[in-house]
Amino acid sequence: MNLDRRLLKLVTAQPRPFIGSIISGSLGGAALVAQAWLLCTVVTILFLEQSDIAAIPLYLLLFGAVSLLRALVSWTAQIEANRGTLSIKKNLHSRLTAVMASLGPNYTASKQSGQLSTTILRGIEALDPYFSQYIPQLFLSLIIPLTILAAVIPSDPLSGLILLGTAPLIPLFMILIGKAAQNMTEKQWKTLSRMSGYFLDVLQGLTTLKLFGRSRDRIASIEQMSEAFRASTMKVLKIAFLSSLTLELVGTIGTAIIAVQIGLRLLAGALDFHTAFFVLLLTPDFYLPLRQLGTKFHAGMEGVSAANEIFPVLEHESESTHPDKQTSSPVDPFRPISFNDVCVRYPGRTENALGPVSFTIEPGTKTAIIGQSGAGKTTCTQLLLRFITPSSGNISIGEDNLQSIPASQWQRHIAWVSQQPWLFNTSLRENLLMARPDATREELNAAIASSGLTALIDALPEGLETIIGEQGSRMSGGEAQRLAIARAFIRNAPILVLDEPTSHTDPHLEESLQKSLKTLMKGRTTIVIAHRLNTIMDADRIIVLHNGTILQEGTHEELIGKEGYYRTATMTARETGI
Ligand SMILES: Nc1ncnc2c1ncn2[C@@H]1O[C@H](COP(=O)(O)OP(=O)(O)OP(=O)(O)O)[C@@H](O)[C@H]1O
Repeated sequence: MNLDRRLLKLVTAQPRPFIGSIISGSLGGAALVAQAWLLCTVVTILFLEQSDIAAIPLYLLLFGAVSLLRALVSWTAQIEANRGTLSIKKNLHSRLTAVMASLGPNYTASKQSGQLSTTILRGIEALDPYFSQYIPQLFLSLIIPLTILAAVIPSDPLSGLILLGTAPLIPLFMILIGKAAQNMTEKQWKTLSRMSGYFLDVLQGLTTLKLFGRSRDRIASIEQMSEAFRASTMKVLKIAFLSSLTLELVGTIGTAIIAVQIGLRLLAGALDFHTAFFVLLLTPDFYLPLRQLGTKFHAGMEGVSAANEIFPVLEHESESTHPDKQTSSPVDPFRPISFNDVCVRYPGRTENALGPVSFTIEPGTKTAIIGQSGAGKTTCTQLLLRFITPSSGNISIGEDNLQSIPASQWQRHIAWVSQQPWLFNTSLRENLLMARPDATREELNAAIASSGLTALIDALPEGLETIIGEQGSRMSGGEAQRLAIARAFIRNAPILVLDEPTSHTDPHLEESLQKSLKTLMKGRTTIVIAHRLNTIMDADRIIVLHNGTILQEGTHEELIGKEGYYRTATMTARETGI
């Protein structure tokens, strides 16, 4: 019956609007019975008992009042259901975004972005008809037939028995059809998610696809996926139509049986006109809510399929925040940061990406981490940024375990400049202020000057208000790097993590960026992933990583004096000029 325990829990967490909706719907059921009774009475008086004709205006007045009440309660029922649904959607939306924000980029990177956005946006939207229509209808399809039965059985037990005997056929068919349809709805949902992910992937990689001449292949794959989606949607729709047809059939046959037996008994004089008309009027309304439930059955299935996508993401809620284990007292970031036997093993990997490693970063110093590709450098910075957690061992700041500090509180003390800074499709000003929205105009201007962006901004007709395009598409690589450095100046955090931002730039630009970075690093604890060895000679400590473990560590002078990776790499760099 598409009753998902996880979804029902959302209803019971804020039951008031739904209870309001169900009470209003039940009042509507009672009003329906009263309407039928009044109508029958008026018709009976008009045609058969004209001696009571004086009472007709009163009955008509009552009929009008009951009709008004019925309209009012159905409107209230819908409003209340919508209110409850909106609040559930809002709650789910913020829970999902909070989970993703707190699990960080490592979680979102492990999923297809299109798939995630389908889960968040379409998934939550799919729950709208589930809560606003399916759930209230489910209750109404129980309450209204019971109310009608309660009115019919005392007047005409035989008709009551027929109604009672045919009604369960509708939910029975619904369950049987629903079992077959659920798998198909889930398949349809998965195809849509996959298609969204694939489509976004193609859009983002369009330049690469064009250059490799592969865009047509991808378009063909999208067409294939769309076709698969069309086919699975048609299957679901076929089942939905089949279920509607079956339910209509049961309703129609039930109504016909009642009509025939009432007609025969009326002709034989075994039933009075008022009762016969009353039962006949109520019979279609007896089946109506059950038939309506059939038409909303698809909404119910979609809701359960959406829940199957949404709840696995929400399961991470408990991992993303540990309020009980975390202290929220202010953190002093200007203390030694120690990696103590830290190991990291990514899910699905058999080997550690890092560790065990132990080292200490003294406050106010510059630590460079170098090593071949895949050595574990980025993993170290991800740990520091609290995007991932050690599989074993721990990182401490002074006396405190880093894990005991809420991630958001810790991240406030860090500025991060990566090789490919993420720029948003908004103005330059907004992109800069993302680092610290309350930065003053003077701080903003100083950051722009220190990162060498003044000339660029002065040359733009709209200056800081210029929209820079998706992922900064209207900026050059060097300008994007400057913007990232300017953000770090604005952030003004005591800890600076640099995934060497100048490694892919030309020597002239590199020199200029290095100058800005030097100013930025002053007085801060800096951890830099270095790709060009000439930029780290002045580091207080150089850590050489190899296959996740520390191969060498020391200052440039210490390391250059010893045989090993650092000396060989430095010599090669000098020879090749890299
Ligand atoms: N999210 C992830 N899931 C699974 N494995 C990962 C993930 N991120 C990194 N790895 C693996 O962990 C190891 C270390 O990766 P890491 O990115 O830390 O290396 P790196 O030294 O920064 O490399 P590079 O210089 O090429 O950026 C690699 O073998 C990599 O394949």
